[in-house]
Amino acid sequence: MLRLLLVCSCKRIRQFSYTIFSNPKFNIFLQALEDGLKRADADPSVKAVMICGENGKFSAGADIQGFSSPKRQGIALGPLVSLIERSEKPVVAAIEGIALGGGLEVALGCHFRVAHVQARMGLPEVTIGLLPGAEGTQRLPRLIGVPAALDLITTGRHIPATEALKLGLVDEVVEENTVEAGIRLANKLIGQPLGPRRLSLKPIPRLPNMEAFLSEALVKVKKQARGCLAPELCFQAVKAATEQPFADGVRRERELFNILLTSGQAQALQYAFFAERAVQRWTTLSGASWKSASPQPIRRAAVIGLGTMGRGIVTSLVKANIPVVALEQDVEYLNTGRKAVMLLLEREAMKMGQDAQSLDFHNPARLQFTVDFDGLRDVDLVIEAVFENMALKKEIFKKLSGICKPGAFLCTNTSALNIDEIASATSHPQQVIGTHFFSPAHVMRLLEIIYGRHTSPAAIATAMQLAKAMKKVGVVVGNCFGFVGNRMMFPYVQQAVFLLEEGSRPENVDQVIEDFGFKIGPFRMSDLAGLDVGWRSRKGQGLTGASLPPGTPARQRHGRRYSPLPDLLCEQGRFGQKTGKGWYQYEKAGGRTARPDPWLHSFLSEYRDTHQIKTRFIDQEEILERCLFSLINEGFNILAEGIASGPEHLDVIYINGYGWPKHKGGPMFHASTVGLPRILAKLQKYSEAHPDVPELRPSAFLKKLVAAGNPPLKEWMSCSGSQSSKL
Ligand SMILES: CC(C)(COP(=O)(O)OP(=O)(O)OC[C@H]1O[C@@H](n2cnc3c(N)ncnc32)[C@H](O)[C@@H]1OP(=O)(O)O)[C@@H](O)C(=O)NCCC(=O)NCCSC(=O)C[C@@H](O)CCCCCCCCCCCCC(=O)O
Repeated sequence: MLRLLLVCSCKRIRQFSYTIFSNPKFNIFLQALEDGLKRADADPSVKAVMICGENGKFSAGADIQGFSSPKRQGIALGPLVSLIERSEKPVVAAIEGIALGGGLEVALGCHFRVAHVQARMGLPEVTIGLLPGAEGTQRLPRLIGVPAALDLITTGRHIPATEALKLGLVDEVVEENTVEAGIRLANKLIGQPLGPRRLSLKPIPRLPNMEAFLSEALVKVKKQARGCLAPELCFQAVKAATEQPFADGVRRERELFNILLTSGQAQALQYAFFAERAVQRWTTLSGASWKSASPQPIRRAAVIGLGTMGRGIVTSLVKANIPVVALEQDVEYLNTGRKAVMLLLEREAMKMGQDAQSLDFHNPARLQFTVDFDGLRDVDLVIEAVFENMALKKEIFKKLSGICKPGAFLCTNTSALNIDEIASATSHPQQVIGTHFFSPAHVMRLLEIIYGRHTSPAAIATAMQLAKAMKKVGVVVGNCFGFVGNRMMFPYVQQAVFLLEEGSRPENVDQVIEDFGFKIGPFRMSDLAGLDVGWRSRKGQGLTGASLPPGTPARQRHGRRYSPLPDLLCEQGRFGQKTGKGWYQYEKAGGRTARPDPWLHSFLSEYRDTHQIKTRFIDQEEILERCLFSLINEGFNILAEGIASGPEHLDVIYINGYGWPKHKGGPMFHASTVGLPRILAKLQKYSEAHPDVPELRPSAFLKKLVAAGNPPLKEWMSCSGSQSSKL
């Protein structure tokens, strides 16, 4: 909520409170602000005006919900910002907490800006598919120059007050009461000329090589955007500021804003914004929920296993200021792990600059390494991150059960294994919970939190709290093989491999998926992760290797289609990047640049000849639909079984853990935009063509939704009715 303070000559303050962005819905009551400004102008006893927030917050900008409302109206914030700027009396913005989006644009209309040292500012519109639409793209470059303005507007990043001061975005940063500091400043300014403080009148600070700078910046923006429209249109709006007078630039800003507003991408990104917040309000099938469960404090945590995942998890905990005990099975592994963790933390400290002191990771009270399970006696939470092997995990949990205090939470970092079976090895299964981190664990935002049959609500609430402390997004899901993320990934990867059998090449499939907006296609991903990981798992499941019964048909398992292609590559020692060869070839073992491999092309031809598969041309539409619709289909099964409590959960998981393009809102949101009847019809078609692939058979829940008239996504779960749970 913004307030207007009118500062009088006698230095007494008459205070009027006008709401322009009301909490909690951020509706804009522009009229009140306009009236207040006019009143201030007309009243000779008012010498200056100050705009500030309430409850320690300046403003989070316009109501995002309003942009997708059917009753959406043009929000006349820009003209109001101009009105502020034209005021004959000095207007000061006193910024506490946050000044984001339209909130910062209001501050840019003011003649002076004072900010509290802990305040954060930014123009995050790009992250919700828009651009700053209240003249911010025209004022900001005039104030802080084109390079800094482009950076803030095209990335949407929030900056601290100290950085804002360096950039010249604010005039003063204070540690004491910001409103009082603002009033002091306003009093000093009374009578001073305001012309130089009106940003719309200022010329754009010139660069010696503006044209070259802009072309390079555009290339960078496009590369990072990967198909998302908003960053490029933000760029175009700032470019207009460098080429046109202020009023024309504002017209261009409005045109571009409208293109974005109606682009579909803005709706997807705004959906993703609210979905991320919706998943914080978790529920379970048995009725436990965030409302009644209390998280327990984690004063000290332990991590077992310092492989790739364990190292990243330790780093995340240290960064979250949680003291950690890191445990390995022997001194040799411990020393290797310690070195790797220290390297990661040094790198993180470099990135953090001055704030790095708070990590204090050389202090044994903050980070301790041990091979002795006794060191885990007093920890509040343990995260086991050993090899993906049920017997080993159960052995560790049995040990933990005897050593840790009864209230300690026991988390397992598994990507697929049964949480209940792991919990059965302990005497307090209510404390056991799955925490599925994504690699690299100190970078990836997703934490899939899996509750088992006995997991207590307090354990779920604590894991969610831990995710927040580690600046991750926690998503609570039920227990099934692969949970949500990997379970949906399986049919997608399976289709990708079947497409190779039928005539595609890895680079064709990857290109289609990457053009859709994924960071990386399934084959490049598989080479990066290592083909041996899946091979080991398939051998464990008896799908390949020595335990396969003699006489098993090469391309069939349990009556379903199976492709031995990935197994055959592994048998040739082609494990992906680590061996320099996989679905692609690399410059060397450990190389990163994937090149199409003629060897693989002939290998695929020979394979098709051996199995009498007629090579056919497969178009982009079929590649995309078979990969994505099979993944989405599994999503509907997951929803029907109650493994996730809503489609938002699946979308948040896919955006934050699997590289799904955020501007396409996640797989289930995408399904809703494609239309469920179309998805159903396509699945039916592909399923008829491939009757031995159950993953292409349309989910009963998808059929039900289509029969119910293709309701909007937010109504899907009310149609799920009494679908039985497999939990
Ligand atoms: C603010 C935050 C940093 C706070 O983070 P924190 O972690 O503390 O809390 P939460 O994120 O959980 O948030 C709490 C709660 O609040 C909700 N919320 C927060 N911000 C908003 C918001 N801006 N709108 C709506 N709701 C908001 C959040 O959902 C939570 O709710 P819950 O129910 O879950 O508890 C963080 O929240 C944050 O980063 N917020 C977003 C900030 C942001 O993106 N701001 C920019 C908004 S867009 C904007 O300001 C646009 C401006 O440029 C003005 C544009 C003017 C347009 C004029 C154009 C003219 C042409 C129009 C033509 C129309 C034609 C037609 O009619 O069709």
